[in-house]
Amino acid sequence: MADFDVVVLGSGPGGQKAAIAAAKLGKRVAVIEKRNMIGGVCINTGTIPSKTLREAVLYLTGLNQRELYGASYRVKDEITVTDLGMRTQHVIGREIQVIRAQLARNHVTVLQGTGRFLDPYTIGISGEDQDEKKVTADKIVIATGTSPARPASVEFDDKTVIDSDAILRLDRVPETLVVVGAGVIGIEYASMFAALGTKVTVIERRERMLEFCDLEIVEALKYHLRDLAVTFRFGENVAAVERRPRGALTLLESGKIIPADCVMYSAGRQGKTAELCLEAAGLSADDRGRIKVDENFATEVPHIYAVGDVIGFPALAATSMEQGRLAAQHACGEPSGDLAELPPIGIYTIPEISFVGRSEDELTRDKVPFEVGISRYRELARGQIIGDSYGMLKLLVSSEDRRLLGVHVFGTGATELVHIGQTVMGCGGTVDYLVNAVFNYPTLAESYKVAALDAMNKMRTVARLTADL
Ligand SMILES: Cc1cc2nc3c(=O)[nH]c(=O)nc-3n(C[C@H](O)[C@H](O)[C@H](O)COP(=O)(O)OP(=O)(O)OC[C@H]3O[C@@H](n4cnc5c(N)ncnc54)[C@H](O)[C@@H]3O)c2cc1C
Ligand SMILES: NC(=O)c1ccc[n+]([C@@H]2O[C@H](COP(=O)([O-])OP(=O)(O)OC[C@H]3O[C@@H](n4cnc5c(N)ncnc54)[C@H](O)[C@@H]3O)[C@@H](O)[C@H]2O)c1
Repeated sequence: MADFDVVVLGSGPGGQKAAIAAAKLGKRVAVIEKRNMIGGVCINTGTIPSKTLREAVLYLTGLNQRELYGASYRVKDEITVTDLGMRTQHVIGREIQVIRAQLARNHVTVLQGTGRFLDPYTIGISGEDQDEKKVTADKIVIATGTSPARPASVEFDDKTVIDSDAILRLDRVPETLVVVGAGVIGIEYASMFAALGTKVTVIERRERMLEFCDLEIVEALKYHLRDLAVTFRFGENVAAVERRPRGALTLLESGKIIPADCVMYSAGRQGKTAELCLEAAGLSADDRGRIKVDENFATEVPHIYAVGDVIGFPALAATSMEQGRLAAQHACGEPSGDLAELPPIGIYTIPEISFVGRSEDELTRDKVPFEVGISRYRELARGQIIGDSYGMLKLLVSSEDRRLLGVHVFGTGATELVHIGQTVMGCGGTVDYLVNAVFNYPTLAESYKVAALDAMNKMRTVARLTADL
């Protein structure tokens, strides 16, 4: 008999939920995780520290209150990394306790160390001061995540030239910062440091950023970030980064030279598969370290599953958890269902962005007729109360059957608000539901009703003119 029914490699969101789902089905489960990494990238270096840092920045800078109390309003004048780090460390500590307690009460064994395949059913576990231990399992779930991709030509020193892990360990808030790569990580950190008063330059080789987002909303974000002194260099490639005693020079292929206290690379991530000895299990990874899976998250070796960032897109904590749960259900012979069709996207920039469903560009490309309904926070009583004059919610409504096709939100509470739209869409709801619903007043949720009325009025105008002879 194997030592465990299910062994999970990695304790990030994917691994945790896989382990707990299997334990709930009465299986003997173990999670293998490195020392000091319980909770994975999500808790230790990714989602949770960055989102907590964002809250600390918003609170200490008083940025969200300036509309009401004036441009000079601040909670603290000289914000230090200690001020920022305190909140982050507190939340990380608490979250780790929560995860440990959840695993313990579900009788999941945590094995400390780095795992690698010795054969398709055996994992070797080695730690800093221990000989390699062996455990066997009937089913194995790989949830080893990713780490920041570091171009070989760039010398990282974790102080002047850094990645998104090291940005959490800076010893001071830089006055100037170059961010290489305008993906979600790059733009989130760019907006946080800009809010702190750092002069940020973002370098992106594509012609635009966040291509999967609604263009109008990305334009609004860019406007806001420029207002916070962010400079964008689109269509530019980094040729070299040179470290100097008092900072770094970023040399672009176009010949520009950008001086800064610090350069942060956020130009993609690499699957953590190099140390797994996948070949011993009959598996392989692609050049970005990603493992191929089927619709049940099973790899080419049927008793081995892979979930989370290590399988690539969409590489979100939210989806990783769900993949973990579904993989474990399938591995344990329990009906597992499919991953939900309407995953939301939340981007925690300042201001934040969130959406569900399709964008105007996608609908136009696919020749799907739609009407747009918009609500602006400045016309909502709650918007005035909180001092958010720029926020907006946009509904995309099918002109044919009046169903919601997409919801795009920009501004305070966007990542929460989007779930109202997601629920209406998931239940096949039409704009009429929102037109007729009564919302609490004064709320930001009321923006759904205002936007729905706007879309309905526009559709009515089309209908009226169409009826005219
Ligand atoms: C800066 C940043 C911000 C982010 N913000 C968000 C956000 O706001 N919302 C969101 O949904 N997502 C966000 N993400 C993405 C999110 O963090 C990931 O999608 C999520 O953490 C992936 O979960 P995972 O289960 O794949 O594993 P990870 O969280 O990547 O954890 C994998 C774990 O496996 C362990 N491991 C690796 N190899 C081995 C081995 N050989 N043996 C044992 N253990 C091993 C690692 O130590 C690690 O702890 C962010 C990511 C970053 C970097
Ligand atoms: N709020 C969230 O949900 C959230 C937050 C952060 C991260 N994440 C996840 O983390 C993953 C990784 O994010 P990321 O931002 O590191 O990667 P990414 O791959 O999304 O973005 C990298 C960007 O860097 C650019 N780039 C690459 N090399 C470059 C170069 N040499 N010069 C200039 N630009 C260059 C690319 O064109 C791309 O736009 C994402 O897939 C995302 O899902 C999610």
